[in-house]
Amino acid sequence: MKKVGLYFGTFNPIHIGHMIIANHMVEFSSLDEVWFVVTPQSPFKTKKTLLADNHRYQMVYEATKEYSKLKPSKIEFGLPQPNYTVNTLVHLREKYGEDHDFALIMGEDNLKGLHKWKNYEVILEEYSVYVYPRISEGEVEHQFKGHAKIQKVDAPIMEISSTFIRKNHKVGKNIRPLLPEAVWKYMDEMNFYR
Ligand SMILES: Nc1ncnc2c1ncn2[C@@H]1O[C@H](COP(=O)(O)OP(=O)(O)OP(=O)(O)O)[C@@H](O)[C@H]1O
Ligand SMILES: O=C(O)c1ccc[n+]([C@@H]2O[C@H](COP(=O)([O-])O)[C@@H](O)[C@H]2O)c1
Repeated sequence: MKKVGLYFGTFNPIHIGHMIIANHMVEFSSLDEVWFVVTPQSPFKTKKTLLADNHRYQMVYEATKEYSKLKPSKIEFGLPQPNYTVNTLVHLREKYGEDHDFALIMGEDNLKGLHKWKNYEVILEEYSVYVYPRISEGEVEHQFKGHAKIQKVDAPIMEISSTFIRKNHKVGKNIRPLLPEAVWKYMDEMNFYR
């Protein structure tokens, strides 16, 4: 049975913060692989500056192609939008359930909003959640503190966001070190976020 951590995100674009977290999870937890699940439409995000699904997927592919334990996934392409994680998990289990044991990876910021997710109780009944630290406002709800299915992982804190990258690239700042080199090249060639 392969243990796979699912790292859901819009990845608009994927950056070294995502890479460092995913690599840390795969090297320092019981996970065998991490899949970056590229979400077409996150339930709580507006579509304003969102690049086409395939371009965001291509950047995740570029970032992970030399990492054997990190994989891009387009499983949510073609599923109804907005993309509710609980629905995707059902789909993944139908497709790979025989030989894959899935878990979720999320930042502490997402854990603080987990009680607003569709059927979050169902998710927690059936899946382990690996949480890494991230500086953010608000509190983790009491019901999630010490929860048997929620495991904290001491990954490094990375204060980088896709929003910061898009915004500063647009005004001509050099954000190249914040992206995997292949992602930078693709983004530059394609003139994204100009
Ligand atoms: N620097 C970071 N450190 C830890 N977690 C991060 C970091 N950046 C993003 N994440 C987490 O990665 C997942 C996917 O991230 P997402 O694609 O939404 O990136 P983002 O950088 O937060 O994007 P945006 O700035 O566009 O909102 C989310 O769970 C988010 O909390
Ligand atoms: O299922 C839900 O209700 C739900 C609500 C908010 C977010 N999510 C998932 O969490 C991922 C990260 O969310 P975001 O908005 O921080 O990019 C996103 O890609 C979604 O798949 C899922």
